[in-house]
Amino acid sequence: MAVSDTQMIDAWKQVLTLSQLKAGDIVTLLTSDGTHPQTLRTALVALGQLGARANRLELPPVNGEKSLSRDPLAYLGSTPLSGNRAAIAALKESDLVLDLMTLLFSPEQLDILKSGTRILLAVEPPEILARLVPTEADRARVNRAAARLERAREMHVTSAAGTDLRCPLGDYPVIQEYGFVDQPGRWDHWPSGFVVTWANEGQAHGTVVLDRGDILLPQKCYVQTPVRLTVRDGYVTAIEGGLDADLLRDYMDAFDDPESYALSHVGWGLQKRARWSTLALYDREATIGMDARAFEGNFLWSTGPNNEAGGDRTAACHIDIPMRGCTVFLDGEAVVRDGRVVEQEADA
Ligand SMILES: O=c1ccc(O)c[nH]1
Repeated sequence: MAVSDTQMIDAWKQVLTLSQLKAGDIVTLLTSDGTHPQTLRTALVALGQLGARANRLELPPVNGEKSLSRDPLAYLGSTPLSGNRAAIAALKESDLVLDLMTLLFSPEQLDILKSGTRILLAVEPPEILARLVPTEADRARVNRAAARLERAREMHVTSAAGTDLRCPLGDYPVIQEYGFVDQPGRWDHWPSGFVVTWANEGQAHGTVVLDRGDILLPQKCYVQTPVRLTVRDGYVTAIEGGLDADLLRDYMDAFDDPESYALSHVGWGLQKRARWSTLALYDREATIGMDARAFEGNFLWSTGPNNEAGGDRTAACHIDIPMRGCTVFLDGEAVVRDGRVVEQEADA
């Protein structure tokens, strides 16, 4: 059910305060056709009450005629900012950008962040935003996991269904997603609660077997029958199985881009308040599936772009694949065992 404007204004004030918003800060709200009116309306009230100076930049949607889905994460790389000097200048001059339309994985976003601007993505429906309002404890937990991942030189993932994937690490940074932007130049996504990094280019290898209940995004489906993906030299070279495999292959083949099959980010979920089962309760187009990406103990891996991590691959096709019941080893030490996070000392 819906949340009240009062609840959403309080949620925005918590996120903006955690994001170190100060009175007088210049904040630009990036909006487009898909922006949720209650999210926008309550953000403006919260910003006003916190003494910020709020601008609104409305941009037309793009890629609708190319994408096979209306999900804003289904077709990446080019955004309404591409080549839009005036819009980019406004965002670079802002202290904080509230992205209510989805810039994720866009080259322009990285350029804007380099100017010190903070960008917070928030496109889930208000009731999900309100349920998963970030906390300082979320940040601390993600931060501890990130420190562990930064030290790792290999991620090895296994599962009872047959997954056995090795990802040499170290060439790419670790990205922490805890739901607010408390540092200059930081991007984050509200809601979230997970860590990701990228395998060293061309080095990931092994097999991933999706089992019943594992999730495909943007398909927003729970896999019903096993899907076996072979990974060689950092690319998915085979997708075998039944109908789920055929549907995934058909979707990816439509982009006609070999870079679609590259491995993208790998990591795991840490958000106790996100649920694996939520996706079953939403219409496909009503959510982008952040509960699925963030639920505690998932192994979240993906295919396609690496420009978020400083790479030059802006593949339009991006598949996020949160899996249950995996064990994630970092240099031989389990950080997730059979789908449950191995508590680090301060997590208890
Ligand atoms: O927040 C996000 C959302 C999608 C994604 O692929 C990564 N992080």
